[in-house]
Amino acid sequence: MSALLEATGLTRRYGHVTALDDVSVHLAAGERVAVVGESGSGKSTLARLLLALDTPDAGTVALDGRPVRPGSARSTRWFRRRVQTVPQDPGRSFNPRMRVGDAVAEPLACLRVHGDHSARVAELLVAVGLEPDAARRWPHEFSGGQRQRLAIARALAPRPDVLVADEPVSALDVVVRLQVVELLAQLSAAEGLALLVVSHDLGVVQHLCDRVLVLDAGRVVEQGPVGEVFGAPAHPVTARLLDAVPTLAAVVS
Ligand SMILES: Nc1ncnc2c1ncn2[C@@H]1O[C@H](COP(=O)(O)OP(=O)(O)OP(=O)(O)O)[C@@H](O)[C@H]1O
Repeated sequence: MSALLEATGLTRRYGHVTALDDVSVHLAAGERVAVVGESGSGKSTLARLLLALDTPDAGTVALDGRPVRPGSARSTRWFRRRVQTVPQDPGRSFNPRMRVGDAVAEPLACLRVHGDHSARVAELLVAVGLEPDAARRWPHEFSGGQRQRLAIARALAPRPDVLVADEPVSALDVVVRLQVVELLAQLSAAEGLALLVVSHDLGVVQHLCDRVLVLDAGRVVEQGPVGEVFGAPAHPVTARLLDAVPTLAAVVS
């Protein structure tokens, strides 16, 4: 499969700490990849670099072979139209003084996407399981799970090819978490959207992703299809992560 989003040899240091050390990742159209690892292994650093929100000390991130560097809104517009993100905390990701419809339409205006923005917002609200008239309401009128649906609608507004999300469901309770994971899976399948998801919840990974990449101390120590890696972990870190989730079967069943 040819790569849509491809990172090659990413290294990121913070002072004497090497957060990421020569990491390469590729994501094909429609593919769903998880990044897992213990706390401090470099997952969020990798997500930020893949979103061109941070500059690597070495390595490149490219979309369809075109390299991207963090920079002005104008210089990265082409990239942001196609690579979007969903925030970790839906509670904080909306301006309380902006109606939901305007918030969902915000990327369309910022990224100068042409067309009828109100119609697109109504379509998106329905796609994420909300009523079209939600557009007139305020963020505080929605539950955490509904706000995460709104955040997904906002991310999908410019019709991206890739969603990179760092712990997109960790702020939600278990039942709502599974509903939002289901929504992401369904949208990814329907729109051919590629997903790269950082998650400490291996149940979420198993439910949502095709392939998993295990990070340890900034390096990829294991990767492969989720079933194979979780079924027969080859690296002690993977085994430790799995051991820490005794209720995995219960979470995903
Ligand atoms: N802005 C920063 N300044 C200094 N050190 C940082 C910074 N961001 C990350 N680090 C360090 O880089 C390493 C990787 O951090 P990162 O947040 O990517 O890990 P993570 O796997 O996402 O962790 P967690 O699961 O706890 O969120 C850690 O040692 C962290 O302390």
